[in-house]
Amino acid sequence: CVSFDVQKIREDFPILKRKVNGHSLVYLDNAATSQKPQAVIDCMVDYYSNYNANIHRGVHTLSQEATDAYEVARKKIQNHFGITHPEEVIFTSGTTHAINLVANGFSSFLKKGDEVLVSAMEHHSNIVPWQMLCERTGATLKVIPMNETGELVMEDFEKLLSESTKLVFVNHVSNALGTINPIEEIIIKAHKVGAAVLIDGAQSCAHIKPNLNALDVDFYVTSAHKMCGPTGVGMLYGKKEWLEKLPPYQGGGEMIKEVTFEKTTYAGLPHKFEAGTPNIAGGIAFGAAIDYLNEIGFKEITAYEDGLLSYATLELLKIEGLKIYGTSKNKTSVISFNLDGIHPYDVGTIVDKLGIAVRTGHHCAQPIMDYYKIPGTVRASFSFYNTKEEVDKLVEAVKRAKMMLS
Ligand SMILES: Cc1ncc(COP(=O)(O)O)c(CN[C@@H]2CONC2=O)c1O
Repeated sequence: CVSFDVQKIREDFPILKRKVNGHSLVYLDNAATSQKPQAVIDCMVDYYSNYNANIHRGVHTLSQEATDAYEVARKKIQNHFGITHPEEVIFTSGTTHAINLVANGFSSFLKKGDEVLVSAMEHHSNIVPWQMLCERTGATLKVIPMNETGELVMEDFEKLLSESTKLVFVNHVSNALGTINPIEEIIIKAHKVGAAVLIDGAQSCAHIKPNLNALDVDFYVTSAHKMCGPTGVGMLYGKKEWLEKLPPYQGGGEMIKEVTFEKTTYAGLPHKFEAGTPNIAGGIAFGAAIDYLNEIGFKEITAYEDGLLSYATLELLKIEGLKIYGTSKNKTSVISFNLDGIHPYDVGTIVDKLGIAVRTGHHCAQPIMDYYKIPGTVRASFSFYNTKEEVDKLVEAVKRAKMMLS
């Protein structure tokens, strides 16, 4: 896109000037965490330099300024995701925390005979908490299968749905394959049998701007660090009627109305789920990251990343013996691949010598690796600040790894 000047955008990311092993850094591990623009870094420095204070209960000026900034960030998150009420935005430490909060909350709702559906392509953070829930309640975990392309088998999803289905949880985008799942269809069909739906948006939110109200989803979770924000902060969106039903996840300060040794009453939303001193700087900087991405524009980001994905796919497939896992037409800029007969770890180690950062392994999605019967993959994940020249460097490095390791 003409309006998309990637060289100008790269100037916003100080880390991209780094050298690694004597080469310019080529950062292609964005699915693990994204890099941070100066505006986000400055936002955190500004907070700690000029108005650091604890929030919500202070009467002094600094505390008021910090509280206002934190609640402005909550409103930015609300507006960005098309959420109706600010109290439906719960600050968490990230996606994993958010999912555990909801899974814990359902402990009092599920019983033996109830069923929960998980997709075959989930991150461990969206599998293990639900297994723990089933162990606690006697509910049964069922798996929506995937196919060779790395897409969910929707016919099987429909067959798995029944009156016993109480919960469905699926990622919006697979962090290992890049597949964008048909969450609109999943939500509609799950609601038809009365099941609630949690969508794991950790991998999608850097590339897609979902409207959660329009989606009619019950819960949507994400982390700031994968969308140019800091680590240690994320969000749980929950429909108000659900959040009012769920019991608190952690007890402590902030989440109470009144404490006596006889009985404690809890605060209303969102504070019922926000016990203790939060990551104040991180929450404010999450808002700054949202501003930054919206200034560039998600249409521009998606179009540019789709271009990089197509180019990288084409160029990598020219390498004989290279197989890509996750070949859906509907995917974001993540490419998982292997070289025939070569362990992904060895490929990752060699390309790192050339300054190229990719992730190797199971990407916390071991069931996907089991499906393909592989130990793991090399995963290159692109962001809007990567370039075609960087793709070329990756391709050359993979060719060199193949030569050295074959
Ligand atoms: C789809 C998905 N769900 C949940 C998580 C967990 O998020 P937090 O770690 O922020 O709680 C991740 C993290 N993605 C991992 C992080 O490292 N590499 C990845 O692909 C993810 O990609």
